[in-house]
Amino acid sequence: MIEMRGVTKLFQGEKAVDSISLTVHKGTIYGLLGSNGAGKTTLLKTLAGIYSPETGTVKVEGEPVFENPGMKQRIMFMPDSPYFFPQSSISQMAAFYRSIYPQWSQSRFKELGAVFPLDTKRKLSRFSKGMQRQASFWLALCCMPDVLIMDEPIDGLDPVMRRQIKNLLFQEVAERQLTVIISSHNLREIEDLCDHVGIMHAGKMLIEKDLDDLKADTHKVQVAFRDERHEAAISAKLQVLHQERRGSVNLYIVKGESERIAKVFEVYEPYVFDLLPLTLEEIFIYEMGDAGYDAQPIIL
Ligand SMILES: Nc1ncnc2c1ncn2[C@@H]1O[C@H](COP(=O)(O)OP(=O)(O)OP(=O)(O)O)[C@@H](O)[C@H]1O
Repeated sequence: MIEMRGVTKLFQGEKAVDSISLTVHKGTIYGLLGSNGAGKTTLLKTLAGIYSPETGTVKVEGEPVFENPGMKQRIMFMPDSPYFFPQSSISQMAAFYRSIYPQWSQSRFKELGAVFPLDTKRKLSRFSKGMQRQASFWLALCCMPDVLIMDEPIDGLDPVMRRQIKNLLFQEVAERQLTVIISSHNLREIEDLCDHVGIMHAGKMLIEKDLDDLKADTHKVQVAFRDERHEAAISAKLQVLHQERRGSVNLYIVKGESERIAKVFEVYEPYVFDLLPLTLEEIFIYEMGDAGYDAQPIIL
């Protein structure tokens, strides 16, 4: 289990991460979402023990991660741009990781050679961006970490390789209880992959929830009232994240349980009433809007 408690990380006096607490259970996949500059990379680097926070603690299975070499050997951090030694090949990087990570598996390295069609002797600097990304997954998985922290890892991978990597991650989680923390702007990927999600904005965690609960907690309602005066009454009774009118139909994005929402609307006997689930992308956009970060209707 990973436990972050009250973590604040400053850069030149500015809070990149502001009083964040989170828990990631062993053998689960946690998705970290957020606006640009929200603090996701800073949070991940603090979780990985690369940064020391100004306040708060980060512990994995009860042990601190910062300046703890024994714990670092069980954690793998994949940065948003893969890093390899200059002039090195996959074989050379594998030899390096083998010397650092005691759990390195040579048999896994051979097996995964069938998944990643990459020349292990060729210089990594000559690989394409997607091929470099594949190489870093290959190396990371062979280190057999207990915790895998990945900063926007899906970028640059083709759809077949994305599927392949998702399957490998699911397998590692199911078979050896790997714990994964992944940040991404690709909400479709997060929706497929994660058990739990956190949404960050301006250094704060806006929401942190089980993905199924999050989806069960926010709904889209399309409604047409017999009397337009009923529109205003809804906002007073429910937590409305967004409202817009499309002809005679009103669209509401509402937080709360579906049964409670339905009851509030039913009182007004609307002649159109549809209650629909939201995609993660819709939840993200409306939550961000609620936090004051909307897309502006500007056409230049
Ligand atoms: N090394 C650093 N020195 C100074 N400021 C930094 C440093 N790293 C990050 N910051 C600042 O901290 C804030 C959070 O940055 P961070 O990279 O964690 O955001 P992010 O959520 O990963 O963003 P993105 O989605 O754009 O990659 C930003 O304001 C950024 O300018």
